[in-house]
Amino acid sequence: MSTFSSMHSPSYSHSFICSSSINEKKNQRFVFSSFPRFSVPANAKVFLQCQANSHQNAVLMQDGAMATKVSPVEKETPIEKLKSELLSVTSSNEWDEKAGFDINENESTVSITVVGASGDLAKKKIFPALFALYYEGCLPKHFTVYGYARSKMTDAELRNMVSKTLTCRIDKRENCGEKMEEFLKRCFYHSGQYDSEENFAQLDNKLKEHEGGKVSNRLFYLSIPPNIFIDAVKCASSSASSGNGWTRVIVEKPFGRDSDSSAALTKSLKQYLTEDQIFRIDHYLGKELVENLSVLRFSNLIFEPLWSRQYIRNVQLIFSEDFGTEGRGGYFDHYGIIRDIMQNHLLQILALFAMETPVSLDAEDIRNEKVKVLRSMRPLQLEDVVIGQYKSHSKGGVTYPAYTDDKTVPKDSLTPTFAAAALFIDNARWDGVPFLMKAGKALHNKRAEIRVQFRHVPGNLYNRNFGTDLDQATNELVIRVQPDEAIYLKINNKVPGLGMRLDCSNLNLHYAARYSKEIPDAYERLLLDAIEGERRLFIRSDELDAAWSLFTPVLAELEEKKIMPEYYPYGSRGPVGAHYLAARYNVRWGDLGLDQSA
Ligand SMILES: NC(=O)C1=CN([C@@H]2O[C@H](COP(=O)(O)OP(=O)(O)OC[C@H]3O[C@@H](n4cnc5c(N)ncnc54)[C@H](OP(=O)(O)O)[C@@H]3O)[C@@H](O)[C@H]2O)C=CC1
Ligand SMILES: O=C1O[C@H](COP(=O)(O)O)[C@@H](O)[C@H](O)[C@H]1O
Repeated sequence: MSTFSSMHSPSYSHSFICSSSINEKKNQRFVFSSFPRFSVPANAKVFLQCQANSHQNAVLMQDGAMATKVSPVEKETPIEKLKSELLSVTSSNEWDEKAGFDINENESTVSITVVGASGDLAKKKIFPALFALYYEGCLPKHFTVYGYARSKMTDAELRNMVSKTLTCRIDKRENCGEKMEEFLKRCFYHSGQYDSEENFAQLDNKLKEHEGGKVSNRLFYLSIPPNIFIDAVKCASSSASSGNGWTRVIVEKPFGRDSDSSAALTKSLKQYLTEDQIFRIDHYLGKELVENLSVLRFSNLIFEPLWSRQYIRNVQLIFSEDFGTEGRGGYFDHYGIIRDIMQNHLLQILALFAMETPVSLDAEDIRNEKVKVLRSMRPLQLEDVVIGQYKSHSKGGVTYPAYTDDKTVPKDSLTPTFAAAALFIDNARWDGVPFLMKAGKALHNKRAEIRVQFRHVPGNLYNRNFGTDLDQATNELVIRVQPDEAIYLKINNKVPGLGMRLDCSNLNLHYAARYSKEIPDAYERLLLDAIEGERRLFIRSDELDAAWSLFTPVLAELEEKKIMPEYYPYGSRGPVGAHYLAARYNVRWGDLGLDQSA
């Protein structure tokens, strides 16, 4: 696959080859940072050659990004024609919100306001991700970061707080200290209430000072509890929206507790924002291996033909954490593991895994396919769910707390900290294939993975070499999202030697061994996408509705019937009921530690 690269040709002052993959956008940015889009001489020609059919119409945009929704561009398009082409597209609103359409980077600014800047997520993820983007040269030339929260803090105190939370992947890199100093100079703080238009208007004045009359693009990241989302959106949109550029809002989950509350949240958000301005974040979509899922499926001939009920016996989506809800018990008790992990992170992965081939890599095309597959799914049934809650456990002289030992959790709470579920997609491709999900807190390890178990080989000549356990010989594809990212395929092979003994081995793409480059944090990718107006990895409202309608009935039933969770010891593998559920569908969980990489 080619990447964007620049070449010099005798007839054109600059010419370009564009990539068939939008995924390489970040590389493109680097390649092109020295070639601002319209800084080439007016009579220069731009040579656009796109190798993938889907991008025949692509044109090179600022920073090397691509726009695909423009009419065909001739191979040798004079720069002036290209320019007017782009202008006509943006002015007709065909291409949303002038995304990435800063004619001259010197004339525009981006202000990123972290609302809830004093909080856990801001410190743990958002500021480190912004710094990593700055370090990598990915933020626009003119940017300002504002922290906004009720806590009283000076700019210096915010900077001090941010510098202490530098736990990102950059912290041991060359010149990190220097870059950090530069970054901190661009960070400011404004203390205000979330429901005060006056306080947001003060923020607006401060932002204007930094923007210095340039086109102002503004991104608000709502890193606050959900009960104050709407107040903050209302005030930000009425008093601190950009007057001449774009305004976008990243909304953190939870997006409601069920179909009704989610619809109400969407309705309220849409009183103040258009759908195009709302970026609902699911940070699992920003994880490297989740992004790679489509590449694996759609760019390898060997997988797509097998990707159906004909060859796949079951699919498992597994999430486990080796710590409890300590410190977040208050939030968690209101939601539980099904809402916290399954309805969003695991379901999003499932949708990407199971969707049909999208028309293109365009955000709307991908999200259309995700909605279709979600709408083909059967709502989850109570008999297809097992719930659990962790209890205290002592090991090696250490006593680990029970979920209900948290002071913010009611002693008689039935909230599940573990759940296993069997879901089904009633379409031609997946009819009858169980999609098993398992998610839990305070388990024996921290892991997120997708396991695809293929069917047994019919009439296998080597059956007797496997003994009675045919499952051992089943091909399995494992996509380990974290930690230690890997994609491996379990195959059967002969043990070398004169005899005929069979073994099961892994064809292993182990990222750390294959690539020396660090994997960016999910929040880096998603923040950058939001700045660039790229919606592919954000959740559209109809996707959200479809996701909630799968889980809402069972969540209501669990609560109404006060279903007791099965208790499991902190640090264990979770309730045994999960195994019975899988066995009902002839499935054995793949994470039992039998394979070499488990
Ligand atoms: N933390 C995490 O790992 C994750 C969090 N999320 C979501 O991100 C958002 C932020 O999470 P997190 O940082 O943990 O949240 P916090 O509880 O840390 O809250 C963030 C900030 O909001 C303000 N705040 C807290 N409670 C209230 C309240 N009742 N009324 C008004 N203001 C309040 C506080 O700032 P101040 O008092 O200074 O105004 C606080 O620092 C939430 O929606 C959460 O669900 C999503 C995924 C993971
Ligand atoms: O959204 C959430 O995700 C985290 C897990 O995220 P990860 O990137 O560390 O795997 C989870 O701990 C939290 O409960 C949930 O709200």
